[in-house]
Amino acid sequence: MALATSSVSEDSVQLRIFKIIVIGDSNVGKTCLTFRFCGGGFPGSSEATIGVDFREKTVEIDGEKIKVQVWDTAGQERFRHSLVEHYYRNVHGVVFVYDVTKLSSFHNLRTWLQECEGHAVPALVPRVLVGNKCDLLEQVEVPSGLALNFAKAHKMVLFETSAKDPSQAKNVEKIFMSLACQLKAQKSLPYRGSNRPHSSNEREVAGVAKNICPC
Ligand SMILES: Nc1nc2c(ncn2[C@@H]2O[C@H](COP(=O)(O)OP(=O)(O)OP(=O)(O)O)[C@@H](O)[C@H]2O)c(=O)[nH]1
Ligand SMILES: [Mg+2]
Repeated sequence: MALATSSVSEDSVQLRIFKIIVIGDSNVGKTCLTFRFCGGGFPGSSEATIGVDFREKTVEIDGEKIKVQVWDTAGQERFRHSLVEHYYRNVHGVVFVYDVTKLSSFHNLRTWLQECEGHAVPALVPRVLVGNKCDLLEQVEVPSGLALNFAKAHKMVLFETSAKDPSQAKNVEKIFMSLACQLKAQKSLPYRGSNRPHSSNEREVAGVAKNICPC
C-alpha cells in the first residue's frame, strides 16, 4: 500500500473525523500498534505514554476520504486520571488491547470495559479486541479460544496480531479499518472539528492511504 503525506489542499477540505481510542494495560503495545497503523513502522524504543498521544491517518473508503484520529491513551493510572473524561467524550470507536503473553492484561479487560461503561459510551459505538505480541510464540499465556469467547460475550471482533512483526502490518491496519468501515456505514456521523485537548507528549504521523474495506 502506498503512503503519502497529506497535501495542504487535502487538509483544507473538510473531512469527517472518526475518533478512536485505544485502551488497555500499560505495556501491552498500544503505542506500537497505533504507530504501526499510522505508517510509522515499529518504534525502536517506546516509553510509557503520559496522558495521551494523538496520531492521525487519512483513509479512503468507498471514495470518501476520512480522517481516522487515534487516541493512544496511557495505561498507567497515574498518567491518565486527569484526562479520562476527554478520552471518552464523543468517542466513535474503542480498541481494547491485551498482551497475549500476559494473562493479567487479559483479565484486566474487565476493568477497562467497566471504565468504558462508566463513561456511558453508547452501545452503538463499535468495539474491537486486540491480542498483541503474537510474535512471541513461545510465551503465549492467553489461548485464542479464551479470547474468542470473551470477544463473543462482549460483541467484539477479535484480532490477534503483532505490532512488531512487519508481516502483520496489514492485520494491524484491519483493526482500525474495520472500525472505520462500521462507522462509515453509520451514515449519521457528522463533519466536525477535533475536540482533542492539548497533549504534552504529541507525536503525530499523518498519511493518506487508499483502503479496501475489510468488513
Ligand atoms: N515482541 C513484541 N513487543 C512489543 C509488541 N508491541 C509492543 N512491544 C513492546 O512492548 C513494550 C510496550 O509497548 P508500548 O506500545 O509502549 O505499550 P503501551 O501499551 O503503549 O504502554 P503505556 O503507554 O504505558 O500504556 C515496548 O517495549 C515495545 O517494544 C509486539 O507486537 N511484539
Ligand atoms: Mg503507550
